[in-house]
Amino acid sequence: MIERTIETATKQYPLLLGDGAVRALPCLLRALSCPPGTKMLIITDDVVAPLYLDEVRATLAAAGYDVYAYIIPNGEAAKSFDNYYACQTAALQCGLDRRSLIVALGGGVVGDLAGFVAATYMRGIRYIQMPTTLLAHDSAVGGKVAINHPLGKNMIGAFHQPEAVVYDTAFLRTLPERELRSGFAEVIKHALIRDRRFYDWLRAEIKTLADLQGGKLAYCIEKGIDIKASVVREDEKETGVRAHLNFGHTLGHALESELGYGVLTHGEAVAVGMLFAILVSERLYGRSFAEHRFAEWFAAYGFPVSLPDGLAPHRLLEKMKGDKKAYAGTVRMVLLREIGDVEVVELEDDKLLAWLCEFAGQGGER
Ligand SMILES: NC(=O)c1ccc[n+]([C@@H]2O[C@H](COP(=O)([O-])OP(=O)(O)OC[C@H]3O[C@@H](n4cnc5c(N)ncnc54)[C@H](O)[C@@H]3O)[C@@H](O)[C@H]2O)c1
Ligand SMILES: O=C(O)C(=O)C[C@@H](O)[C@H](O)[C@H](O)COP(=O)(O)O
Ligand SMILES: [Zn+2]
Repeated sequence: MIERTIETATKQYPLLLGDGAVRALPCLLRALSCPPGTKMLIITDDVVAPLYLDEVRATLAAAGYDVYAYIIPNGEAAKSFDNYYACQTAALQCGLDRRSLIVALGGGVVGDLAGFVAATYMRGIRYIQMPTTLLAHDSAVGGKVAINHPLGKNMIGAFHQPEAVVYDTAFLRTLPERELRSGFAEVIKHALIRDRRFYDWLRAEIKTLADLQGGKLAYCIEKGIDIKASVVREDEKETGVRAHLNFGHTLGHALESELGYGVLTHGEAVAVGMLFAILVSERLYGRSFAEHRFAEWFAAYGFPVSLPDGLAPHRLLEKMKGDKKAYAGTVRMVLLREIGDVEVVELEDDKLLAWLCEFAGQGGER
């Protein structure tokens, strides 16, 4: 079992990672001063529930906790106000009080939604992240919790750190290939923004998605978590370097909301967004990353490498102007100076529009 302490300005919490981590829950909860009888509401989705809810519920019940469950539909569209409200109703009906805990059992959708429920129920109660996707190596750490608005991704949310992250990697064995790919986009992101050696390792060792298993998968998760944790340690509430974790997300989030939540997975949208951010970096810095053949590399995993058909560049620009990093409607993107070195740059609308048109026209030549 791998153990980490996630440190932020407001909180420190343990992260347990490995096959069978769920079995450590009772011991961990006692260390967190949760006495038997504490009410726990597991929030999960309708794909994860039939696979893992019974095991988690039984583990908690055997340790003497008073366990309830609420199941949301799976998929990005479920990160909605309606489901947020339904979870709050469930918490009230189960009689959760300020000593109760919410357990987020699922991928980033469940983690973000359940975390936001916890952040706001009775003005904030404790919660635990139990990630079940590769992507959630990112979402379960760092305390960003949110729901989507039809006008923009993650627009309603909070910073609310969990009490613990319990990441049972045995749960990943049932993850569909598309979701493995989606999570791998955030692994690539972590390497590109902070770690040239890890990037070189990825290029050498993960040639296709089939390589993403066993020890190599475990290493990707561990490195991704360590990079994420180091950024969050420096800047919990995104007043500075935390924005680097948004590499690929300015266009990525615009694509997700413009296409309709769930059409692309989050990782697919971020992959396209990273390729666009690389194009902008090349144009702005007057340099080339051609030797890295990024589009070819991404395509080898099955990522989309160009804008989906039918999207108007000016509409994407409008969405990007509404991104949380933008100030007074000026787009701020995370750009790649070198592999492992990024910065946030303000960009003029007319240049961005021209680069979006160029990106739309080139159909994955990067
Ligand atoms: N808070 C953050 O810092 C942060 C970071 C990155 C991404 N996110 C958010 O995370 C979300 C994406 O998360 P995700 O990719 O995990 O999506 P997800 O939660 O929708 O899970 C993807 C799919 O896999 C299924 N699934 C989950 N675990 C499974 C398992 N073990 N076996 C089989 N199927 C399983 C789910 O039911 C779902 O259909 C997005 O909303 C994104 O904005 C948040
Ligand atoms: O933790 C962060 O900070 C990130 O930016 C991680 C991203 O991968 C994640 O998608 C996050 O939810 C984006 O945050 P947002 O503030 O741009 O909505
Ligand atoms: Zn992301």
